[in-house]
Amino acid sequence: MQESQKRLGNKVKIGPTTTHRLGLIATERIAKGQVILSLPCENNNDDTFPVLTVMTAKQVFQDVLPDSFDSWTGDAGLLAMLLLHHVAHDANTPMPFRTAWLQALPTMEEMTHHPYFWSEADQEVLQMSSTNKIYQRLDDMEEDFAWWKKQVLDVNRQRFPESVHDQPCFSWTGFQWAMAVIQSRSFFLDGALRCIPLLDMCNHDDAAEEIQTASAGGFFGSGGNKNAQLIADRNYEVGQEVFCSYGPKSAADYLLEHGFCPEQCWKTAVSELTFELDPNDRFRDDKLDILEFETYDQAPMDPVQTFDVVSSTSTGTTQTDGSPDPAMMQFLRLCKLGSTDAFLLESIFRKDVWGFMALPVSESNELAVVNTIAETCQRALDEFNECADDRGPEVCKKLRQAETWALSKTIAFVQREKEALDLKEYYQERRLKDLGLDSEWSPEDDDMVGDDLSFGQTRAPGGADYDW
Ligand SMILES: C[S@@+](CC[C@H](N)C(=O)[O-])C[C@H]1O[C@@H](n2cnc3c(N)ncnc32)[C@H](O)[C@@H]1O
Repeated sequence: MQESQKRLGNKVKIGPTTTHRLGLIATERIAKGQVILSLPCENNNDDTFPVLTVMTAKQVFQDVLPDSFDSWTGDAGLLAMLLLHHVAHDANTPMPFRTAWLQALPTMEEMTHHPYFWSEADQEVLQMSSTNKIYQRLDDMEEDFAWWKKQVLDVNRQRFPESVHDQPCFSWTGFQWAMAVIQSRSFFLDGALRCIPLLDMCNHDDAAEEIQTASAGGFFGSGGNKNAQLIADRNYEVGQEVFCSYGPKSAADYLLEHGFCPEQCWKTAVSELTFELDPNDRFRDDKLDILEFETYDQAPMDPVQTFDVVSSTSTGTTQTDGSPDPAMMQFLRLCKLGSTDAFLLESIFRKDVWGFMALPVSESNELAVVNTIAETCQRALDEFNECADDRGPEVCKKLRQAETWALSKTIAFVQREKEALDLKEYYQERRLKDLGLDSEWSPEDDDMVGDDLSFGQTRAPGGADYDW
């Protein structure tokens, strides 16, 4: 690893830290704003620098994955399988950098702080302490692994060994390890998840800079390629640990992905609400059609959607009101659209209906929306209350408290909204305004009797054949 490090620049080396296991240590004075590391986002051509990307994973597994391959664990699952491929085969390949990097990764025993390796009892407490569900993640992993096992791994155990040097590899435990490794040390860069050796050794500090992308230059530079860069957020002296920030994530995401929660993430309480388009909705097909094809430039939307509800925990800020995500309101207005508002699902509105949902549709629709939000928040709160305070790891209690805050603020917000529903402007009113028909009508209004009207005819409100 040392030789490769020299080529990559000498500002840092990998070394033991007091933060967590290994980290990056300054080997020279680094000034604030300087580029500490600049590494390729993709594999270089001679294949010595093993950046783990989805593209590489698809190449490595192209003979065993169908074109239609889709999975619950998504990009992280593919990178995990690619990591296991390196574990299984790179020991036999003379690529010292890869071997050294693989050897520097945490072993299963060093990952016991990660929730995937908690006891079942502690996992159960975590499940009850957050709306971001660990069981969902474990189920997704189990389902994907079952598919890989049956379709790919068991078919060729020579290529996909269950263990290597007595360490689990292409087995369920090996996959769990690889998922935890990938999720805890990959960055979403240039539109994709990437695990970049060396950069993946950088520990988190709230004050530090997030890893950024920049046009490639220097050692790996070539036309159009991107590099991942670590920029110094402060001056570093020789021997000091340098840091990056893993970015703004909820406490639950930090715990489930990185196995720890930095201080910063407690300053904003985040909880998740999941809603589903009612399977028995009589307008379900129309609504599915809108979600799939008519959400403008957004990707097709699933009938099940999860949204964050967010509230600052520090007093004196303006963000403490728990106001819901506009995208959540838009989705829910569509889900609840019915009775006298159902005309908006007519085909003539098909191109516009998603846009209409960005604003209140009718008082009854808005009431259904705020009631649904309040009920969903309350259900989550009831589940938290079932968990005794002294059960499980301390971080679970902190999670329950933070999410309770976010959910309670949201309930308070929608309660206020509910009391002011009659003050909102709804679709019909907006439409009348657009058409200039919102003023009081009186027969004396000269301009209501146009030249093209015959004697005794007027354009009374409601009498026109407008395209509603
Ligand atoms: C990208 S790796 C960093 C290298 C890691 N220290 C190692 O030895 O492999 C990320 C993992 O390091 C740990 N970590 C990073 N920053 C931390 C911090 N500020 N406090 C506690 N653990 C941290 C977490 O376990 C996290 O999942």
